[in-house]
Amino acid sequence: MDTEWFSNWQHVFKLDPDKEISDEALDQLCMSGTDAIIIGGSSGVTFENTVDLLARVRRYSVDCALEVSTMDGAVPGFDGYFVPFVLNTKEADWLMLKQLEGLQEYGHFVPWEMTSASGYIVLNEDSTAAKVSGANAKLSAQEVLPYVWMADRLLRLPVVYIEYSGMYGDMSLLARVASELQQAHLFYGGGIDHAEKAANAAKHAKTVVVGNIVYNDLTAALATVEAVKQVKQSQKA
Ligand SMILES: CC(C)=CCC/C(C)=C/CC/C(C)=C/CC/C(C)=C/CC/C(C)=C/CC/C(C)=C/CC/C(C)=C/COP(=O)(O)OP(=O)(O)O
Ligand SMILES: O=P(O)(O)OC[C@@H](O)CO
Ligand SMILES: [Mg+2]
Repeated sequence: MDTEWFSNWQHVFKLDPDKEISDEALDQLCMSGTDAIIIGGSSGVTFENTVDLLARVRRYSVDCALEVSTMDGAVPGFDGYFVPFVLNTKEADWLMLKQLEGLQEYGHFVPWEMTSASGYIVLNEDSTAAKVSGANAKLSAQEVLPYVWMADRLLRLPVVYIEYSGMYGDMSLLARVASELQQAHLFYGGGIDHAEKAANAAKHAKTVVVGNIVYNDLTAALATVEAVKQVKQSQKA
């Protein structure tokens, strides 16, 4: 049963503290009807740029969560926290050790009831996330499934995140992953730069994450909100 603090999120914008965004653009994103803003990035994330972006998003009532990806970027005051675990890496650092170091430092301050592990399966080998974490992103659908079973059924992680950061993913693979999940909440992110791509991802993922397009084409980014909402509405009917 999916009853986590983020369970009803259908669409989110992911904003990178290392990238500039104007007040006008931020206003449109926060007022767009999206369910949440996730603040996160895989490089250049610091305490200062994270606090700064949080303070700006806090002018609005939209939920704001932090995806913790650096020790420096662990900032209090968010509505919730995601801690990523890269499942398809052989590097123990990104699988578990960085997170352990984080807990050694901040464990006593973590608001556990609104902090969740996300099991990342990184599938774009050219993405910063893949390079940083040494992910083995060249996986066929058949090769992805054991990671999904491990995350969902053995480890019972609350989130499985199919991550194609920077590239639109294989929707048939996403559909297969969705059909295999028994309890985890499925996030999809990567390469959504058009409403139609968002709608197709929303057919399978519980939550669709829209990232980089926010910085390149704000109008296209904003159009993804309604596209996702329409698919979710039609799935209810
Ligand atoms: C003090 C307080 C209240 C703390 C609460 C916060 C909290 C829960 C702290 C716990 C401590 C802790 C566990 C810290 C974790 C520290 C850590 C370093 C974890 C490792 C995370 C990880 C596996 C990172 C690898 C890269 C990755 C998967 C990042 C996820 C985000 C992502 C994919 C962003 C997209 O990247 P982007 O930069 O946009 O990429 P492009 O350039 O391609 O666009
Ligand atoms: O930036 P994009 O490609 O939209 O990806 C979104 C998100 O999944 C990144 O972690
Ligand atoms: Mg990005």
